[in-house]
Amino acid sequence: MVVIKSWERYKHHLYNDDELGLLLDISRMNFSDQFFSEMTKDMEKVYGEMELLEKGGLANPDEGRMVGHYWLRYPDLAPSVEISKGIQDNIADILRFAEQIHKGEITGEKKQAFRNILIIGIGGSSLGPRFVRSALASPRDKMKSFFIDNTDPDGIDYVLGEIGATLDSTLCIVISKSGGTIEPRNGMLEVKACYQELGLSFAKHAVAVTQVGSRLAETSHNENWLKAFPMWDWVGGRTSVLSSVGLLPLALQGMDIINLLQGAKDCDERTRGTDTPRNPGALLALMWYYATQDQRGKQMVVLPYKDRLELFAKYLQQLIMESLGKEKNLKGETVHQGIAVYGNKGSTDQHSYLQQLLEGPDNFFVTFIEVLKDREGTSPIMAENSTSGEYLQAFLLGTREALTEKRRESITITVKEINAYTIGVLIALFERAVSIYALLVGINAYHQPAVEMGKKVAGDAINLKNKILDFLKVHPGKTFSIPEIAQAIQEEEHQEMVFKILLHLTINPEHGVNLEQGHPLPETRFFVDG
Ligand SMILES: O=P(O)(O)OC[C@H]1O[C@H](O)[C@H](O)[C@@H](O)[C@@H]1O
Repeated sequence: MVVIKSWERYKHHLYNDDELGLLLDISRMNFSDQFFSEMTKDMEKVYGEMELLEKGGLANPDEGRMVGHYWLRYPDLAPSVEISKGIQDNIADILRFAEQIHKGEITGEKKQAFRNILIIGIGGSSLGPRFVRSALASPRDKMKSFFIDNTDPDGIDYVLGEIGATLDSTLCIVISKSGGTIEPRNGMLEVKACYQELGLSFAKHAVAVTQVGSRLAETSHNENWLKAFPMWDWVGGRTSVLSSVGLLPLALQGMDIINLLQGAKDCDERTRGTDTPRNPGALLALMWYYATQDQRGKQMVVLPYKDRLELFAKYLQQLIMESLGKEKNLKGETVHQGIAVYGNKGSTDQHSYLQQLLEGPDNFFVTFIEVLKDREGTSPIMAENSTSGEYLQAFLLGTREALTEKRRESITITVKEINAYTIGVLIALFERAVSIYALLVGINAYHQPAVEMGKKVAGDAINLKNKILDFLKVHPGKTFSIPEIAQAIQEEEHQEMVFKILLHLTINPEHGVNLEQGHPLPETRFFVDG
């Protein structure tokens, strides 16, 4: 297959919007001249369905929920006055709270001003604020931000070590839509213990972002935390960055959340349009559809040539893979849909996996993200009459050409510069593409039924570990093999899991489990100290 590349094709298909500061070039995707006309009927249907979704239809039927992230930046669009007022009040509340924190009107227990924020959350309750923070951070930020997004003890220690003695001037934001996710619950309890060790009240340094009525809401209320900000059931975790989840930490860091929202709102306005060549969200979704139709299984490699956008690939990975990776379509048929997303940043990637992209299997399409403005101010000339930024662009252009030469397809998104507005545009652009693509392939993009499976097995493993401990503790000092333990606790079918749990228990000191090393290793015998 030859990738068609020509100046005429480029001009013909280029989407350009000065106000959004956005260009979208799809000309290096190999779709045929008839592709858009062939898709007209499908797209008409999609536009109708998107209208219903935005009006508050139950677009997430399995969970019986509306899909309202588009209202977050355009509250008047919401289906009820109550919802639109709730969104507006929340933004005002966030701005007021941030101002009070910045002015030192709300302080920690020792009356010192808050200097840091520690965000405790996972998945959609972490990736959005982390991505936007890294895109917009500057030395002028009003607060320094830290993130705990796992239940890894060493990871938690590392972050707490970085915060060090400034824990007393650290505001903890515990974010969990459901309010019951294990990882942030553990992060919160670990951090709480640290405050207690310093003789400080965690509650006087904590705010919650969660749904009304959740376990976290209850805890924050019962313990009298500084404040709780709402999450709504009509906003999914992976599309929550423009709700309290992202807006609160970003406002506290002093970022321009109003322009972030404005960028998303303006992008939504364009991507709501039904004239496909003038709708960048539709163009993007159609390219994904073209690349993956007939289950061609193409992966999306996201290559932003900008350090500040390095986390964008990770952010998009959740947005796209959790939304589109589905076993069943809306009719209940087995379809195994999904687009695998990975990426890092250019030109770094040129020195790692580009080799495979050029010569390995042709099972992907690249999405380049180009930023025209290099930096604030003027750049020095480095070599060959060129600045570092000119080299960065040269690497992007070179890689793009090389891919085309090797008949590998690519999309190029260009933004004029990185600021709150363009980040809002990019977020909204991909959210819309996800919604449209999901409608094209007939799946529910707003639920994640399979994620629950891993959580259930994790719960089973904790129960199994406690059964093992209970058994060993009844026989202190006595050694047991894996089959003996498994049989005694009636878990014969889980011997491998019993073995793995015991290996972990012996390395860590908490439960006093020891071993007599066997050869080979699975013949090891285990005991608790007598
Ligand atoms: O915000 P939470 O309810 O704690 O959820 C955090 C994350 O965990 C879940 O497993 C979901 O798959 C994600 O979509 C979600 O963003």
